[in-house]
Amino acid sequence: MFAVNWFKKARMHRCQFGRWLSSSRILHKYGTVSRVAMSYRRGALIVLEGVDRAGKTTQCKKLVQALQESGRPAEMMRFPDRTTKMGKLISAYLEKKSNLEDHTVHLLFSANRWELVPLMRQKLEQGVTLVVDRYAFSGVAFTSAKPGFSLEWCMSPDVGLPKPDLVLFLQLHPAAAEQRGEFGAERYENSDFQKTVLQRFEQLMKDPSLNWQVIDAAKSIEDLHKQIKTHSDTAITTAESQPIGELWK
Ligand SMILES: Nc1ncnc2c1ncn2[C@@H]1O[C@H](COP(=O)(O)OP(=O)(O)OP(=O)(O)O)[C@@H](O)[C@H]1O
Ligand SMILES: Cc1cn([C@H]2C[C@H](O)[C@@H](COP(=O)(O)O)O2)c(=O)[nH]c1=O
Repeated sequence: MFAVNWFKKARMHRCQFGRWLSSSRILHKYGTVSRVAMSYRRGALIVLEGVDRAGKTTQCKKLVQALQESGRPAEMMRFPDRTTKMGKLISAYLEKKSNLEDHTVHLLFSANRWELVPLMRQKLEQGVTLVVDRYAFSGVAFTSAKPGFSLEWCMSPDVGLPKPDLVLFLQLHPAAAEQRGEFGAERYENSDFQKTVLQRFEQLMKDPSLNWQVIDAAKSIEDLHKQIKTHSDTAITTAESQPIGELWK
């Protein structure tokens, strides 16, 4: 009985040690519990999307905190990740400190995701749920809002990225977003451009191969959090028994 509980605990914590157990001699000795320890469970990839100032960062932080408090390993990531070499080029562009040709900056945003894929996969496989503030959908929505860019062209560099198990779209009218803190400082923060971005997001949301959930971002921070937590708990449970998918493949 002690051994059974101990193995169950190892599985619950989804640590790397659980992986080691599945191939170790211990399991051969305790044959009856081997199936418990061998059913290794991955973390979920949860993405929050929306126009600028929709409340994504606020909700990502709250979700990670709530998951951690409930005993689930969870970490936050954000794109662009402005800390890498590529991220620094992107950040200077967004802050209007430098100019980049539109195709070039689109590919840089995508490369900034690809450079973090090995780390993302490692975390997911270790059982860590990743809560991601923007992903390839922002990449496509923002670039395709510029003249002369098709959705298809914009999607192509991100084909094959780890596929999110859940995409939470925080829906907010750009006029309402504009009223929120510090709107207007960065390159894309103007209401007309954001309206086109919203239309592009709406086109992307028609894709039935992804688990899109639309959330009314005009609600209070706490109300939004409750809804987001419920969707996330379901997605985490579903993802546990599935392999990591590939985006747009
Ligand atoms: N539900 C909400 N109701 C009212 N204000 C909110 C809500 N959620 C966030 N805010 C406020 O709106 C501002 C933007 O929030 P936040 O940084 O979370 O948005 P964001 O979508 O991550 O923005 P960006 O895309 O520009 O980085 C902040 O001042 C935040 O406190
Ligand atoms: C990931 C990604 C983002 N963008 C745009 C969207 C925003 O205007 C900024 C990032 O701002 P944040 O406050 O750091 O979220 O960049 C984009 O154009 N392409 C992308 O791939």
